[in-house]
Amino acid sequence: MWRLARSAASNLRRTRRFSTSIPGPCIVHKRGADILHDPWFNKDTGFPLTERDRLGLRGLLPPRVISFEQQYARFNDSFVSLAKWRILNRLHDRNETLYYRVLIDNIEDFAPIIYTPTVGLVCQNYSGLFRRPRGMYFSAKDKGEMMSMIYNWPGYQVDMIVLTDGSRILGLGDLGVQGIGIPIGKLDMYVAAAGINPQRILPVMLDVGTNNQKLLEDRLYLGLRQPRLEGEEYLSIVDEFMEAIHAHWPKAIVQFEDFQMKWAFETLQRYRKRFCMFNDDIQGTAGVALAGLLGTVRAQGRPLTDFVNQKIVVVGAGSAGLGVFNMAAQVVSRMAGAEAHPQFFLLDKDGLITTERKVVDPAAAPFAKAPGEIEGLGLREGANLVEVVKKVKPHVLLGLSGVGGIFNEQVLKAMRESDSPKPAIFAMSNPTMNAECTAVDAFNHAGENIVFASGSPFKNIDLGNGKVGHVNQTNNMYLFPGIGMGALLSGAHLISDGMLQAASECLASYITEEEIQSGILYPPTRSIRDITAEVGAAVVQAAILKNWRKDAVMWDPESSGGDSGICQTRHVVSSLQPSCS
Ligand SMILES: NC(=O)c1ccc[n+]([C@@H]2O[C@H](COP(=O)([O-])OP(=O)(O)OC[C@H]3O[C@@H](n4cnc5c(N)ncnc54)[C@H](O)[C@@H]3O)[C@@H](O)[C@H]2O)c1
Ligand SMILES: O=C(O)C[C@H](O)C(=O)O
Ligand SMILES: [Mg+2]
Repeated sequence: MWRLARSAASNLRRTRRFSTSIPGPCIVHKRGADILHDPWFNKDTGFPLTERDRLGLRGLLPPRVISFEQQYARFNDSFVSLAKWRILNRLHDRNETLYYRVLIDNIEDFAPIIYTPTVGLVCQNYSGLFRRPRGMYFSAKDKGEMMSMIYNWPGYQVDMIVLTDGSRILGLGDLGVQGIGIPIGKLDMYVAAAGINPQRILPVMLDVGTNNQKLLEDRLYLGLRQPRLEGEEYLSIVDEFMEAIHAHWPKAIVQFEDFQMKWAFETLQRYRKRFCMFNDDIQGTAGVALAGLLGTVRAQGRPLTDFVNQKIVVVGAGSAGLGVFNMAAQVVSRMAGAEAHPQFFLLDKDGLITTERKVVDPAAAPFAKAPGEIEGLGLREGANLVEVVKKVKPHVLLGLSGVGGIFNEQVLKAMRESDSPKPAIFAMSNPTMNAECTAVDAFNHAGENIVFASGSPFKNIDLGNGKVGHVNQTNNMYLFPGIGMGALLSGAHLISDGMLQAASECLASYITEEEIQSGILYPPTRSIRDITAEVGAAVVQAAILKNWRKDAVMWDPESSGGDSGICQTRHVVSSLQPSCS
């Protein structure tokens, strides 16, 4: 007893020395490396630049200052979460029924383990963590063999496939074959959220090499040791895979996931009119973000039609950022006509994109600002983020850049001058370390009246006086399971814009007025089965109502038992989820 009390007192003393919020004299006689080696005083990368100068630490630490919250998140990610992932993965290997029961019952706690953010860490360490294979691997060396390889899969029927080539895994870059963790995590969400039969899912890795030099030199790396295939060579591999899969399982739905931008757009265009497929990073993300953007208009107490006047700055002109602007632009032109000029500002690594730029990606070109549109604001080609925020005073600042901390103190403070009384900050990049800002920083610097959403989960913030800064998770997990399930149940041959739009609108209207007023834009993760059933029903409805009459090719009445009507489709969706209620 006495020993316990003594150790508790010693811990308390340590915590006090560590905490900056407890007053009292604390004279540190040490300097430089001695401080870094002293756990009582060391703050690691958390030392601000002024303290680094004062304590002789300059040059002894990497240059970036990482906040205490970020250090905490990193510890959780790398140690606690990975240990939990190992335990869950062993259960998955041993007893799948128990695994999914545990996952469904604890989705709020376990989604961050099997999905973002921990899945990112798993992918980074995949070759070392590898024990048993899961899913299928098709490599550049398998050209000409894929049709026969499919017969090696033990499952009789496959409904849902998530496919990656590992070229842009979350915000972590090219992880080659190690990216297989993402299709596995996404399909776990299909089972948990949409009730898809786990024996009918197939995670797939298309290994066409990697341009990640570190992996190519890693003796444990399990993928092809060659640079990525490019051009026609690359496309011929994806073509062969898509044809083989659909020859064998014609009704399987393919979700493209975490492809680098050029191939994300190219493959979407190439296949969306031939196969029942979608790109989650372009289309799923766009729908989720749009739901949040519409929620923001409601949170500002304005009618939805005011969406056309929202000034939106998107940072990151990749597959996700462009997907968001494309879908948002469609909504603006539906509301205000094709002549409407959305007030959208797009930045990439070279700053504000304008028509003055020498090379603009064709997908970004429609959102490049003409000089006449920005001169009045005092902006020019390549203007940096702080300048843009200060001058535009946006209603919404949305990050899909993959760059952690890019919404720094200056940028967030500039959001205090937003033209909206309730500005929105969406830090959508994953995993946690790549989020454009933390929730704490957003509420601290941009003010308590913001609405905040992040791609990876953060905890709600205690603002004092009983007030809570609500943290939303804005992640495509709220849509892709419903899109896939709706496409599957409707028997649709293709996934149309109408179906995706219906999914997004369904998510937007799921949140009540009261919730919106307290800064809630998205449902909690624990409601994921309920929202997925709703989204699935909306997708089925759109597939039947919009495509059945307009385009007979889009709809196969035989596969779904005829024109059964909306009431029945809702029944079908809920009956697919026996343990939903
Ligand atoms: N929350 C979600 O549901 C969700 C969905 C999709 C993607 N994401 C995240 O979004 C991020 C980007 O994904 P993507 O597919 O668009 O990637 P991408 O590689 O296609 O695009 C990244 C874009 O960010 C830009 N960029 C890079 N550095 C920048 C900087 N310093 N300043 C401004 N822009 C910069 C690049 O120029 C590029 O336009 C990833 O971290 C991914 O995890 C989140
Ligand atoms: O995987 C996620 O958590 C969301 C998204 O698809 C991403 O690529 O970041
Ligand atoms: Mg993704």
